Amino acid sequence: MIRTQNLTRRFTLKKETVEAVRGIDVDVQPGELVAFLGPNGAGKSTTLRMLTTLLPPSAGTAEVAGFDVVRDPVEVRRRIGHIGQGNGSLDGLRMNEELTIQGRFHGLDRTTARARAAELLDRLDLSEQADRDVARLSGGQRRRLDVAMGLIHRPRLVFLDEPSAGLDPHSRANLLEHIRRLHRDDEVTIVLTTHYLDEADAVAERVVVIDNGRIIADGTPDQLKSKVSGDLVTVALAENDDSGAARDVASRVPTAHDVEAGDSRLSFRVENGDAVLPDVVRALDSAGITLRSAQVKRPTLDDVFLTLTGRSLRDDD
Ligand SMILES: Nc1ncnc2c1ncn2[C@@H]1O[C@H](COP(=O)(O)OP(=O)(O)OP(=O)(O)O)[C@@H](O)[C@H]1O
Repeated sequence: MIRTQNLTRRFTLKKETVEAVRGIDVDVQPGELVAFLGPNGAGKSTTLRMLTTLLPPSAGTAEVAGFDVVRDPVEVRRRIGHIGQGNGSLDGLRMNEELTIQGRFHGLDRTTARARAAELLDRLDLSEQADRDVARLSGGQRRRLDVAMGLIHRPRLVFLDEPSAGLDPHSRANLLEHIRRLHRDDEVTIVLTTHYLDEADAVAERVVVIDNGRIIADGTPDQLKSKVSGDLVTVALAENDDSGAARDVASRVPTAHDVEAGDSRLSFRVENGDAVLPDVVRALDSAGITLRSAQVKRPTLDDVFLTLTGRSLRDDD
């Protein structure tokens, strides 16, 4: 569905050149739901704007829905939906009118456009507000209308730039559920950008982590978490004197790293902590070490980002 090679974009402002996107190679297969995750300024929107033909690349190539974004932008646009960071609806129109106009814009006849508008309003739980002026919608409703606008021509590939930015938690959850359903029921390929870690984790099957214009990790949320940082195993010891012996036990666990012991506490990171924990508890027991408690904490995508960059994505919010 998408294939880029060395996709690059530079901006020159007052003789200063910003390398917004520095050679991105990414393949997206039909039916995937991919999140581009990264801090503000990482280059996510610039990448999306190139993939949606809104911005020409400075170097490299991108094929989207079977066509080259530079050579055949019209063919690309015909096949994709693009929901930008605020698509700006026309105030003074009702929702169904706005959607019907969008359908006509895409070449549907009036009857088909009206029917498609009604279908989308229903799909996005907006039917009750169909006659409401766009200016009177809540943030979440407006964002869902943006999504409906991007879907009017039944694209097989949809790009969403920061879909839930600025929404309250309830509206965010609701919008994400619609995106998930769209992907699951209609088998639409979806690429979205986000700087919300939990959003990428909750909605995406695949997360492409972008920092400083480059891809620094790519995989399912679980793959990223287990490969990059591992689960955090923490054991509280009854006796502080056992710290040294406990450290020795942990050091012998395959794939264990970042072992720390002291203050009656042992901690280490390891792949698949749940599977390892019983063996660790037994080994500590055999070494005569008494435990107070033991727990395994799955890493978050923020741990992944921190491990990769030394910075927290949360600082960004
Ligand atoms: N039109 C432009 N002119 C000059 N610099 C730009 C332009 N658009 C983006 N940039 C710069 O390119 C870099 C990447 O910006 P981009 O908007 O792609 O990041 P992002 O990851 O999408 O961040 P955000 O979440 O804030 O949108 C930033 O340093 C930004 O200032």
